[in-house]
Amino acid sequence: SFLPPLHPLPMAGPRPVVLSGPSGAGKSTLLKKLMKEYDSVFGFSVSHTTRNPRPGEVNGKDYHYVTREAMQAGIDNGEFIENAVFSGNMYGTSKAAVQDVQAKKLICILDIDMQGVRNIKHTDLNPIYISIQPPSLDVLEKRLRDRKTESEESLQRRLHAAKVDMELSKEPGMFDVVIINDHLDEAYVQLKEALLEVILKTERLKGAIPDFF
Ligand SMILES: Nc1nc2c(ncn2[C@@H]2O[C@H](COP(=O)(O)OP(=O)(O)O)[C@@H](O)[C@H]2O)c(=O)[nH]1
Ligand SMILES: Nc1ncnc2c1ncn2[C@@H]1O[C@H](COP(=O)(O)OP(=O)(O)O)[C@@H](O)[C@H]1O
Repeated sequence: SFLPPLHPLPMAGPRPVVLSGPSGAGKSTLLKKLMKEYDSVFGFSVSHTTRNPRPGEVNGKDYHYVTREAMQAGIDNGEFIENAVFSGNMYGTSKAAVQDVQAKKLICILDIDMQGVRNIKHTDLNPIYISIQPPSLDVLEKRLRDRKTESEESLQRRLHAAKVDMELSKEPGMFDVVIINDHLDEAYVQLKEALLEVILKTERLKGAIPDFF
């Protein structure tokens, strides 16, 4: 005879989202718009970095700003899901960063570079992979210069990494969605379209079963 399971199957949590793409492609700009419109849906995975904070950046919100020694100790201690060196600085996603977001029942968004994408593919995180690309390298350079956050050396390193990123993002199977950020409003609509399913899923769950979240 049919017996129901003793425990209901756990509801599979919503898939996290990985945003990647060259420095200056517009990831932070798009992310901030998305988090503002859907603050009850998405939560940002706050990475650790050894780079200096830029004016306006907040420790614990944009990044956890740490020394190389502290970062290396955390890596050695197994506290990171992935870590990479980008433009001479260390960056990494801690297990706690992702758990903090998931504990709030929000969809976790990670802003990570191409090495991070490759490494996350070897974990069980199973995110949706989205690449934000600039219309061209020239436009990217102009945006990075206009942002006025980088030294000439840092800018050149980012442009070099951008060329590699732009090539790798074309590899079949690397990303689920590639968005060209030419006009910001159009890129934002495309990002929302790419995430429509997870947004609707979350909002439906919240509406149907208020106590679920
Ligand atoms: N692998 C990895 N990359 C990260 C992480 N956090 C940020 N990054 C990437 O590091 C690069 C540099 O980030 P940042 O210094 O904030 O410069 P920006 O992207 O130009 O604003 C970007 O490609 C980010 O996506 C992380 O935790 N892991
Ligand atoms: N579609 C766009 N058109 C023009 N400028 C943009 C556009 N998207 C972003 N920017 C600007 O380009 C710069 C880089 O964007 P940012 O979000 O910091 O990139 P990332 O986080 O990928 O490094 C910022 O100064 C931002 O205001």
